[in-house]
Amino acid sequence: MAPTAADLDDLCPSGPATPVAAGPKPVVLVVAGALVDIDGRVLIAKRPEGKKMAGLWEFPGGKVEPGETPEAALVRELREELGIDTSGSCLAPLTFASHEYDDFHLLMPLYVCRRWRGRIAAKEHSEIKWVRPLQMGAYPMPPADVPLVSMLRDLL
Ligand SMILES: Nc1nc2c([nH]c(=O)n2[C@H]2C[C@H](O)[C@@H](COP(=O)(O)OP(=O)(O)OP(=O)(O)O)O2)c(=O)[nH]1
Repeated sequence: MAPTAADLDDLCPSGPATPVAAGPKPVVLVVAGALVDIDGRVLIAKRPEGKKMAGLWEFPGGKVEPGETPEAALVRELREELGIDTSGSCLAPLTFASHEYDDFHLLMPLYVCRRWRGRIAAKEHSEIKWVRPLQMGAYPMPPADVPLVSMLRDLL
């Protein structure tokens, strides 16, 4: 059944809750990759002790450096974090997160990657896991990632 106007008001309220201007917070561009295996499972990685949001599960990726394209940044991050090689042409844009944290506004495109070379190893995370999108709810993730998981379920 199509949502009613009242449903939409609940989902997407008008009013001051959603800032239009970024305000004093910097917008930080972070790229993330959903690696998908032949069984349709997605790789998630646990943030290590000592980092913000330690213990939460995330998609591999990281900040885009000045002068880098998002795709080049993700190819670099996948090499550094997982020890695999891929190329920009193997990265398909899927969706993005736009999320207000206390000290910055995160803008995070999420790419799907189904082809890479090399053996995956956790080089910077404390653990990695292959999980089906339907089971991802069992793994606590940063708040920015929560809507991405629903989109992965719908789109993969
Ligand atoms: N890679 C990745 N980062 C995420 C996800 N969700 C999410 O909120 N983030 C946040 C966590 C970090 O604040 C930022 C990623 O930057 P980073 O990988 O350089 O993180 P970091 O904590 O090591 O960086 P730093 O601020 O300590 O330099 O984006 C996600 O799914 N994957």
